[in-house]
Amino acid sequence: MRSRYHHSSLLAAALSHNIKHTFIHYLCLQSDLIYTNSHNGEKNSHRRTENIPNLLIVNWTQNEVGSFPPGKKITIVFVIGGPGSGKGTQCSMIVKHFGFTHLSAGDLLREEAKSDTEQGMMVKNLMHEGKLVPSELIVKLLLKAMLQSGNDKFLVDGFPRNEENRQAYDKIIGIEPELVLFIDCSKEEMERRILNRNQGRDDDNIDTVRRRFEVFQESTLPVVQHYEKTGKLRRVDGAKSADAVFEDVKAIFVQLNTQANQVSSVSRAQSNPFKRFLDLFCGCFGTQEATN
Ligand SMILES: Nc1ncnc2c1ncn2[C@@H]1O[C@H](COP(=O)(O)OP(=O)(O)OP(=O)(O)O)[C@@H](O)[C@H]1O
Ligand SMILES: Nc1ccn([C@@H]2O[C@H](COP(=O)(O)O)[C@@H](O)[C@H]2O)c(=O)n1
Repeated sequence: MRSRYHHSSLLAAALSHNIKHTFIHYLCLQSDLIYTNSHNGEKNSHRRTENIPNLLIVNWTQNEVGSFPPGKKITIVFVIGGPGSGKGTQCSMIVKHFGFTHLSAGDLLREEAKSDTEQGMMVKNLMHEGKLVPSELIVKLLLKAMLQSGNDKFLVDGFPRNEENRQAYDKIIGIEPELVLFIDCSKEEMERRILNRNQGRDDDNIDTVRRRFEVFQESTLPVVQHYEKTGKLRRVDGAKSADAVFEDVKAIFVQLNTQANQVSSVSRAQSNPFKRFLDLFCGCFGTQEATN
């Protein structure tokens, strides 16, 4: 059993390491399992007791997961919505038409839950209870999957689920999403869909579904409001048929592609030295628009 002293010594060790490449996070625990993930890959976990504070230190080095090459343009779209709103269904359709890699936070965690480790067990228990898994773990799984895919366009399905997810993502990956697709659907319709899904998911039972709805209401809707304020949110009506929802989704992605093409043609033009010289030359004679 680790003590408070163990946590302080972990913190001290992390601080004496290269601070630039070390992430130290204090997380509120949502289960009674506490785990630490040390920079040398050692994983420890232990049950929470009165001796151990309600905090968790997760300590990773960037080397453990890797990072994107500097200057590489990465496109990220978050896809959020209540349980059963159709996120996975729409993501599969987006992938076929727009060449994104689909990363489902839930699927990555289901894989993690299969591993015969204490971390795997912790993830399995939290998912069974319909609770959220500590954010740093999910962000690390997402980053790993992104790097392994070799793609530069990602649909991140089921993320961010709460403010803590969002902040951990900002700290660790830090690439602003291009937009956030929100699939809006009534609770009654979502419940109907989940209970008819029949994919053998451990959390597709009425008790867990109710808990997942509560989490959505309490933790995910504030994230939706956040992105609404920043102008990134694109809301679609998820109650329609899957094909009809995709018509609305398609329009959003066509617009995203158009914007991306415009940006890349401007940056190509800006990196052309002859064009820059002409712009400067014309600018001197008050005909700045001449080369556009
Ligand atoms: N627009 C739709 N109309 C009717 N059924 C749908 C629609 N979209 C998805 N479904 C069905 O509803 C169920 C849930 O869909 P899906 O798995 O895509 O939801 P999700 O939002 O990814 O769920 P979760 O968050 O629980 O993983 C599936 O059985 C799917 O086939
Ligand atoms: N950001 C996330 C995403 C998911 N979870 C856990 O996984 C469960 C299933 O997620 P789906 O997206 O497949 O519905 C969810 O109920 C959570 O337990 C998470 O913790 N954080």
